[in-house]
Amino acid sequence: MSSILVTGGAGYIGSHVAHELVDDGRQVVILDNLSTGVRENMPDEATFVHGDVGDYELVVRLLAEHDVAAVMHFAGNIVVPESVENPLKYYRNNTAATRELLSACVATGVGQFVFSSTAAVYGMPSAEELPVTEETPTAPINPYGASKLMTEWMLRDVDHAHDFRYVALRYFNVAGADPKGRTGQSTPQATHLIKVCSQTALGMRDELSIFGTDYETRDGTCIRDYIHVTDLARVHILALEALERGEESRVLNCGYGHGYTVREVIDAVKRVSEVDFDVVEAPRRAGDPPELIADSTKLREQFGWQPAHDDLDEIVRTALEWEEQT
Ligand SMILES: NC(=O)c1ccc[n+]([C@@H]2O[C@H](COP(=O)([O-])OP(=O)(O)OC[C@H]3O[C@@H](n4cnc5c(N)ncnc54)[C@H](O)[C@@H]3O)[C@@H](O)[C@H]2O)c1
Ligand SMILES: O=c1ccn([C@@H]2O[C@H](COP(=O)(O)OP(=O)(O)O[C@H]3O[C@H](CO)[C@@H](O)[C@H](O)[C@H]3O)[C@@H](O)[C@H]2O)c(=O)[nH]1
Repeated sequence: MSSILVTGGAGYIGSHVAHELVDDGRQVVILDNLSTGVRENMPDEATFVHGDVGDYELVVRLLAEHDVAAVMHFAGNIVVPESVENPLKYYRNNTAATRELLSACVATGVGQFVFSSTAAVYGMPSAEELPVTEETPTAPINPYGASKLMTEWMLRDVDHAHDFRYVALRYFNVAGADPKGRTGQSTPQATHLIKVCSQTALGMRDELSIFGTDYETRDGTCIRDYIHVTDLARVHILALEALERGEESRVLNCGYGHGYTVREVIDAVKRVSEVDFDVVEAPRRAGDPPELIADSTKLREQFGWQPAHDDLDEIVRTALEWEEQT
């Protein structure tokens, strides 16, 4: 039986997809350098290889030894402010390392690839551009977004030149945890709002800062399209199946198409946790667009995707449950 290579499978989203693939009866090989990933979050059934996606020789060997038919590429660095301070880390680990991985795929004839892209490729869309479609101009405003957009360009060009097809998934704000409690967001210094709120509700942080209360939104705070990680994991299975059917390459937004303000998220975490934690109003965080909402029509129409967890309280509940058990 051929296998699926999941890079970054010890990380937050990759581990959810790895569990989903195993549930689906797939043979899974995980390549992860454990820089932010957690060993325990991977499914026991997967083969784990401790290594780097930028290690061309290792990846070539791995693709051949495990008869890899498709790659799902999650590995990378994801902290936007860090990318501003240390851009070359992001161009190396996101862009250059992916170049090596793609090179290994071309050398071994692995022609199916699912890539974790991001809404950060859109930068600061104007109010008229919302919700953003895949045709909204890409204009990243930080090295993180640029490093991912450059990878999308590599994928496009490799598709043109070789027997290679891909699905690039532009995730919006991923949140929540596996409802079965097998994995969740484990990065200790995570900056994501729902993770930070959950930790504050559970007394692991003293207070929560709202970054900016003077945006032109319904309550002055930023609006984001939060997608439950389990719904996102399902998209990856659908993408893989499309590639297996021989369908063409594509880029797809992954979000629900509606959003919540920071204050609405805080209210949900207080409601679900029944803890009235301290909140302070802080200045705007550099580089935050006021509103980011996905137009996910293509995803729904092309893959028949139907979210099963489109509910803020459920997202928050699973995030809290994960935080409590770790
Ligand atoms: N979390 C989000 O909201 C979000 C939003 C948009 C896009 N994404 C993208 O999704 C992907 C996964 O993000 P995540 O939230 O699961 O992050 P994460 O940090 O939890 O997972 C990344 C994983 O990749 C591994 N890794 C990093 N560099 C590696 C390398 N060179 N070789 C091998 N392994 C390496 C890490 O150890 C970790 O296990 C990333 O590519 C990210 O850009 C995430
Ligand atoms: O302690 C906090 C943390 C966040 N926020 C705000 O909450 C919103 C969401 O922030 P965050 O959870 O950090 O997500 P984003 O900055 O929107 O970025 C996420 O979503 C992007 C896609 O939209 C991904 O590319 C990034 O990797 C991922 O971090 C923003 O308005 C933040 O200013 C706060 O007010 N206080």
